Amino acid sequence: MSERREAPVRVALLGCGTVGSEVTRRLLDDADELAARIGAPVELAGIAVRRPDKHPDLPQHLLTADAGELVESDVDVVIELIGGIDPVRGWLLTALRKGKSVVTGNKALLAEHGAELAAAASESGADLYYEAAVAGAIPLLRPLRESLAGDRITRVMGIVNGTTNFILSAMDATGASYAETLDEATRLGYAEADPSADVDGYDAASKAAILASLAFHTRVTASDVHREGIRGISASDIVAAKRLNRTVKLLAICERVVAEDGTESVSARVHPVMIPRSHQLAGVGGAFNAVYVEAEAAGQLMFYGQGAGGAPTASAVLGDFVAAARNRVAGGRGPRESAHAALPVRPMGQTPTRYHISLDVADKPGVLAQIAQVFAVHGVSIAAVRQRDKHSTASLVVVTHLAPDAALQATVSEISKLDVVREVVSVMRVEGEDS
Ligand SMILES: NC(=O)c1ccc[n+]([C@@H]2O[C@H](COP(=O)([O-])OP(=O)(O)OC[C@H]3O[C@@H](n4cnc5c(N)ncnc54)[C@H](O)[C@@H]3O)[C@@H](O)[C@H]2O)c1
Ligand SMILES: N[C@@H](CCO)C(=O)O
Ligand code: NA
Repeated sequence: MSERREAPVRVALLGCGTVGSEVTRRLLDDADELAARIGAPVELAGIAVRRPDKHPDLPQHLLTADAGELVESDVDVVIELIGGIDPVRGWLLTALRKGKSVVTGNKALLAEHGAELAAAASESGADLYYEAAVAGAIPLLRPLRESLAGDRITRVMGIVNGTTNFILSAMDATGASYAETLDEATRLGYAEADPSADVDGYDAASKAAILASLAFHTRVTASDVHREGIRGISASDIVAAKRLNRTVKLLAICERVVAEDGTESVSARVHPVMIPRSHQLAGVGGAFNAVYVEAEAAGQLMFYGQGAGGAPTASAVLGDFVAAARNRVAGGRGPRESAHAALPVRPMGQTPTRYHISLDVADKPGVLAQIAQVFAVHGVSIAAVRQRDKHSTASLVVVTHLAPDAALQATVSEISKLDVVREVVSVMRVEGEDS
């Protein structure tokens, strides 16, 4: 009796940079082990690179400068590790429409065109997997899409950008300024020459859009996400946080918000936050990522690990590849994502937040009453006030209860114009209860 031989799963790789080169190495070196897990041989059919002559270390017969042609060739799975929206979007749509499964780490593309790509995958019966796009190696999207598919997720909150976490952790540890710390992060290779995607929060906002879409079964795009980066974080913000036994993190926060009349909406935002030093996310240092998920039945879950880097990110890509290849061998496709809830996205101004406000004020009678009056006028309830005397001024710290973000912004703006306020030292949103 002859042994049954499966047809090989043919894979095309687009891009061979930091992540792509690790994926190539694993596809070539671990082909037998991957084949055993998949149940069919794996054949790397081609690698699209910008300049084939710049890759003397790779098997030359596999290289091509024409990614479009490789996508159209006889392959089952396309792994895309080039990044950016165009021309990648067109190639991946072509692949999916022709029934080829796609594995990608491209958060920018998914956050803008996820719906279009998912629809193309659905129509042709192909898989679209992108575990590497959010929190690198950390298994997070598959748990949201599959393990928690029977639960109701209420909140996803986390550190999803390693570069900014490295900078904020270093500012907290050394007391140095943002500019000095960014220079150090660039010198050590953590921050890119143009750090905008990371420090201005674009990378985290794309990831927040992907997380909110999966968690709440609703299409959320990067432009729906309120975004503030870390350029404005000063050494005095860090000092103000330390005085409250807190630290500053750039968080992506995605919430299901239920209004008083029971209507539901989704809030997705990325901004710096003061969190208690006892919070699980406060202990996440350096370039690590961590995401905290709350679901009605499961309760609190925490996902932690390496959010970037060639080998860790390749782990997520290879995991997706094995899943897509197994589906090919079994003759089906994996679970698809759903956007059935179609919840509206709540504007930031209407999102309930809490603020920490640190002021230097004149030290004379009636000042506190004058400031408290501004909070009252805007319907913002104060949770705690702490005063410390300096020479002719007093340092005043106010922490609020939850209020619509727009009311808090208006309060801060009005307070900063009061004659008795000498300086607004630090204003930041807070999350988490003090223990
Ligand atoms: N590096 C990480 O840690 C990390 C983590 C998570 C996700 N990602 C995502 O993975 C993707 C790849 O990231 P990377 O860090 O490997 O980037 P990279 O810049 O190191 O590699 C991209 C490669 O694509 C090549 N390329 C550009 N245009 C091309 C074209 N037309 N045809 C063929 N090749 C082309 C570039 O020359 C480069 O070698 C991005 O979407 C990124 O957001 C990266
Ligand atoms: N620039 C990203 C890489 C991973 O997406 C970061 O700093 O986390
Ligand atoms: Na991941």
